[in-house]
Amino acid sequence: MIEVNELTKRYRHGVAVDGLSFTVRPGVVTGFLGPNGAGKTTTVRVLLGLAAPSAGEALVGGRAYASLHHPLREVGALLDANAVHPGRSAVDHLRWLARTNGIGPARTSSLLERVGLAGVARGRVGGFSLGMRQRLGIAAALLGDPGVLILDEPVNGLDPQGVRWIRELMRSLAAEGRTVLVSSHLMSEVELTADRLIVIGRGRLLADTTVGELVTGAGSASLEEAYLRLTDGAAEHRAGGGW
Ligand SMILES: Nc1ncnc2c1ncn2[C@@H]1O[C@H](COP(=O)(O)OP(=O)(O)OP(=O)(O)O)[C@@H](O)[C@H]1O
Repeated sequence: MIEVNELTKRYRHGVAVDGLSFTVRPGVVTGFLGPNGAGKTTTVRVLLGLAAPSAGEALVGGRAYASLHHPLREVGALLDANAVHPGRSAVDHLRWLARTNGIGPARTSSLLERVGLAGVARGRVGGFSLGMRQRLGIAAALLGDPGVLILDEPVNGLDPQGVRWIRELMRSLAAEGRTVLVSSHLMSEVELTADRLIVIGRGRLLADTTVGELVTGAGSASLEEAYLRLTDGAAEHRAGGGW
């Protein structure tokens, strides 16, 4: 479970997250949506202990990240698929992560198999496509067999086969009873993958609902239309008029 309680994060030039509260429950895929600059990354960074809250809290399994004894076993995250040393092989990267987090090496092989990288396990990550790096990032997120997964734009750079693969993976991870929070700007993909949605704008909660309720409640034909209505006014850059 993820709990964000009255979270505020201020930067020098303004408020990125503004009194935000929501809960993400296990067993379903929850989409985390909002226009550019809404505060999604900031919220995730606080959840992962990469930024400190100005007020409020963001908890994983009831605890702040900094107080987790074995963070990788509690929460796995895919943030930036390029944040891997390019000279390392996929298997070395995972083994290094496992070693530094007290996880046995045996799990790396089964994970490389699960994400479809077994055949290139010894290849240097520098030669990987973005899609292959995304898969490696997902393997790293799963390394500690965590109950909570946070995936930021996981379908970025994936081809249609990869997109379908990640969709099914997320659903199976949720079906295993995990908490799965996934951010995306691709409404058509979110509509296919997520059960619930947290939508934020300008650092505040705009909706905490199911995909079905958001679409039908807004009388819209699609999630994209419902989302655009909901976030109208909260977007950072809006098209200027005059045409
Ligand atoms: N380290 C930082 N220092 C100063 N301001 C920041 C910092 N990180 C984020 N911000 C600001 O906080 C606001 C929220 O940014 P954030 O990256 O959390 O939004 P986002 O919803 O993830 O956007 P996107 O969809 O574009 O990734 C933005 O106005 C951004 O400029």
